[in-house]
Amino acid sequence: MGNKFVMVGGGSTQSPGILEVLRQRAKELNLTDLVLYDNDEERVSLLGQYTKMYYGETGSPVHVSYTTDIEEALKDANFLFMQIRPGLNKQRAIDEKICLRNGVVGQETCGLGGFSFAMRVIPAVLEIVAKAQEICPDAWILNYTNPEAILSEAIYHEFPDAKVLCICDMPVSIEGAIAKYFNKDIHDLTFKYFGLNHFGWWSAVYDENGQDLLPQLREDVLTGKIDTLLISNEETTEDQYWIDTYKRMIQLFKRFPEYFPNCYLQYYLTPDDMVKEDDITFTRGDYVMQGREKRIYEECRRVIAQKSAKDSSLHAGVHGNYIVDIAYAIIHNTHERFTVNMMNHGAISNFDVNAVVEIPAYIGSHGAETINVGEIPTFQKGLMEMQKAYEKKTVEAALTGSYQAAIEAVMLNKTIPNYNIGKKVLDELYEANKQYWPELK
Ligand SMILES: NC(=O)c1ccc[n+]([C@@H]2O[C@H](COP(=O)([O-])OP(=O)(O)OC[C@H]3O[C@@H](n4cnc5c(N)ncnc54)[C@H](O)[C@@H]3O)[C@@H](O)[C@H]2O)c1
Ligand SMILES: O=P(O)(O)OC[C@H]1O[C@H](O[C@H]2[C@H](O)[C@@H](O)[C@@H](O)O[C@@H]2CO)[C@H](O)[C@@H](O)[C@@H]1O
Ligand SMILES: [Mn+2]
Repeated sequence: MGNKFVMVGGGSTQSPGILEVLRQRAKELNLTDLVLYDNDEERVSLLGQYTKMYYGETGSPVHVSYTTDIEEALKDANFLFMQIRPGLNKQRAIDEKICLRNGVVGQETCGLGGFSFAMRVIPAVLEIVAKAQEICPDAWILNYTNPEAILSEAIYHEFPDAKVLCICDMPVSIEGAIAKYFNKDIHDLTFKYFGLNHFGWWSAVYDENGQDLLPQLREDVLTGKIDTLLISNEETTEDQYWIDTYKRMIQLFKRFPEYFPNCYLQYYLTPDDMVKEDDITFTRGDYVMQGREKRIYEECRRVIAQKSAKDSSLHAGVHGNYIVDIAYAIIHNTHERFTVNMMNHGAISNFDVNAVVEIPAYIGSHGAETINVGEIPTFQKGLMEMQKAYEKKTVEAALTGSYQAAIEAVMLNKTIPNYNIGKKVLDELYEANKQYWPELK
């Protein structure tokens, strides 16, 4: 009996990379059934028809189907790859503009853009996880859905016994760039990382001889030898947002050279610069709608119209490989090392034991076992404590509908300067998201 994988959010524009990796590695995953499930009929039908043709014409033995019926999708499932975006990029761009209009960070997962996204996503994802516990409780749910930091708090606290792993491809993308800089194979390096999702640091990078490479990277940055890292994630090498992001990441490291920063810290440590450099008339959400979203669905329509995918190809990148690597580790009990969002439970010895943190873990058939981090320094601890309080308050607001919890979350977000601005942005976001957020009172 082979494995049934379900892409939850199968109509998503990030699906193609994952679909290509699943096609290439089907045998080692014992993958026999692939279902694309989505609540958007048009999107899942476009990606579903494309995938059936593409897999069929490349000789894949995997049985592909697509549906908007979650019960049908989840029946006998072994793995769920979950990547949904309630409100789509359209709502993402609305959030971005509301925040920027008020002079604060508007970003997909950071600042109040992330807060608004969380308020949309938490009810939707908890509903899917609850369904999965009913229909396929033994299936592993590998979750890419953002904002991971807040969503993982909600999932792990509402479903403490569910087989769920919340993951992000940013750490491994940056680690690929660091490996490239030192001309090393990423698998020969050991990365000591800790933080929250999109809010973390590397404290060391050991090579195969146990030598820490971080001092050399620090010296090369502080002496001005380098002002960026070359992006190893092929999907983004031409993307000006990522080119600028990698440059700012090195600038952050120069300013705070103790530990190497996750790029998303740019939104929390330099929010004024990020707002100044953003373009309210053409935000990241607009860019994605004009770019990836348009490109993917146009290609699906083209292939469906010509009734053949023979001249179409998909790219197996970091995003697709990371989640499949984790599924492989579970299936084959490899105990390989990944960075995952997990309950701290003492791994960071001077941080809340009941907080979800993003740290390295060994993954095998039983799931993830976190690797000890030990004590973290005051600077990172202080930043993380305020951010974690924001995350927990956001979950409380989503689960209880408490306006008070929502405004307290807003005030705990480092990108918000004062109550007047925080309340104004919260109320404008609430007005714009009435059909998605839980009712607040
Ligand atoms: N963790 C990571 O590092 C990482 C990396 C990339 C993307 N993501 C996240 O993955 C998600 C998908 O990203 P994308 O750019 O492919 O999104 P997208 O907007 O292209 O597609 C999202 C899909 O989700 C579907 N959807 C929305 N609500 C749903 C629901 N309740 N049930 C089922 N399907 C639903 C939509 O119809 C759409 O097809 C987002 O949350 C994004 O932030 C995370
Ligand atoms: O702005 P987007 O929608 O293009 O990407 C937002 C995501 O960016 C990070 O992930 C990857 C992304 O999945 C991949 O396709 C490529 O763009 O590189 C990014 C960095 O590796 C981030 O980790 C996600 O959380 C964001 O949703
Ligand atoms: Mn991420």
